[in-house]
Amino acid sequence: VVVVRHRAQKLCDKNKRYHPIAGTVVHPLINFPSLHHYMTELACKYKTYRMLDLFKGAVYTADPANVEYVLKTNFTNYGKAMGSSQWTGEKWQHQRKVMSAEFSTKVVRDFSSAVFKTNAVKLAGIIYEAATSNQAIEIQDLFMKSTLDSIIKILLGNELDSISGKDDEGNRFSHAFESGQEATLYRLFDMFWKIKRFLNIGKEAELKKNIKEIDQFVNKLIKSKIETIQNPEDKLSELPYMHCLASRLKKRDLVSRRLEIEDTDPKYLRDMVLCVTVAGQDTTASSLSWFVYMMCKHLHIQEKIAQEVREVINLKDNSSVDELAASLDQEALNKMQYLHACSFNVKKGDMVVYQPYAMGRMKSLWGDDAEEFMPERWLDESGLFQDESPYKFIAFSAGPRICLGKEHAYTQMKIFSAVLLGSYIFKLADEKKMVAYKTMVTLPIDGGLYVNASPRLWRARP
Ligand code: HEM
Repeated sequence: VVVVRHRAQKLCDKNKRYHPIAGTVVHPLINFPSLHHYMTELACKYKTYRMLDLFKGAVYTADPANVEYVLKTNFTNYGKAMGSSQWTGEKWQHQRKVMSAEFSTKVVRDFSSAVFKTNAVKLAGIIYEAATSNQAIEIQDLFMKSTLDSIIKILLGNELDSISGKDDEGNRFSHAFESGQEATLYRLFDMFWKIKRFLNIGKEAELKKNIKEIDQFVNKLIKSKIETIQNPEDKLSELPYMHCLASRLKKRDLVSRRLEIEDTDPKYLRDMVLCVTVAGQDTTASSLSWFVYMMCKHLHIQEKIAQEVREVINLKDNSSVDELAASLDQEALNKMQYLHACSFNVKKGDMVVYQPYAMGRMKSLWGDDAEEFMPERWLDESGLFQDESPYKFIAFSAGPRICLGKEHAYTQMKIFSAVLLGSYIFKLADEKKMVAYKTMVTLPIDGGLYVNASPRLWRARP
């Protein structure tokens, strides 16, 4: 969602007039539970249209040419409509530069991959326990916890271990985070949100409480990080080997690396941690959950991926999950072209909204089979992954704001998919149960995803 800074009513095509009126801002509110279906219908009908609003003009577009115009060609004229100053102006530029440099260093990439593998194996262990006792697993919740554990480890080096469910603070943080995202999306369609914030009522009161919980949690972790960096001897004085190991490990998490480069304001670090956690946690967890759902709905594709994993890493029946995970280096992941193609093909004044959900489903963009799950559409004749224009496949955004964690997200999702599908066969616990999204920023599966797993490997227990 972006806001036009200077008067520039027409988008990319100067000769074309847009603005069919598709409804009022009340319509999305009425259709909130199935918001994205409703918006997809409108996008298929009009591509670019307005929603009448008493307070501001709002243009919605699902046209790749307009998306490119807004996100790249005339980028400077479109500021972000939602989010704090952290996401805009010089502060954003500086933070983006710092993070982009960090994300591309080998040490951070290697550290992240190691964290993803450890957490994928941990998750495989939980699945093993459920599989052997014939219990259904709510896998979305496990993905949410596992991705939260991973991102906190990568950012702060701390073991949150929310997946074990033993950490109350971690559970509260995770809950506050989820509710916070829901309330933030609601602001888009609630013209009275500022009044509600002022009166501290409804979703705004909830949001305030959640923000407090989130801040407290992150501030505490940063404070302890700063203390460890400032006084490493307190804990390690008599263990020279440990000291050396710790200072090597220290450098791998992003906050420690920042603190070692320069004395950084804790508030800046808090914002950086929150930015990346918001951006990278439930985005990946929701994608993985829908991916497993699609795998359960298309068992032959699940088999094909398991076969690809076996072939690429030369997996034997007597291999263990740990061996499977250990073989997943970048070269092996790059060879998994079919898995990559399956992964996630879902998918001053006026406000412009571009619509990734609708754009992932429009026949005018993807052909008559747009709604079908068909990984082959992403592969060329020799089975190699073919990328699409990021302005058409817009799930990771595009242009100067393109997702900074895109490669990390793919690495994480491919490691989890390869470990889990390589070790287990997944089936829906209840084939007849309807599955729907919950309207939030990242569209998780409403009520979670219950699956049954059965081991493929002899040594599926990590
Ligand atoms: C399937 C997973 C993911 C999806 C679909 C996704 C999508 C996106 C999108 C659409 C944006 C643009 C947001 C906007 O401008 O409003 C974005 C930004 C961002 N993403 Fe991701 N993301 C994913 C995973 C990740 C991960 C794992 C990380 C971090 C490790 C991450 C880090 C970021 C950051 C830092 C930004 C802000 C970039 C900026 O404002 O310059 N993302 N992502």
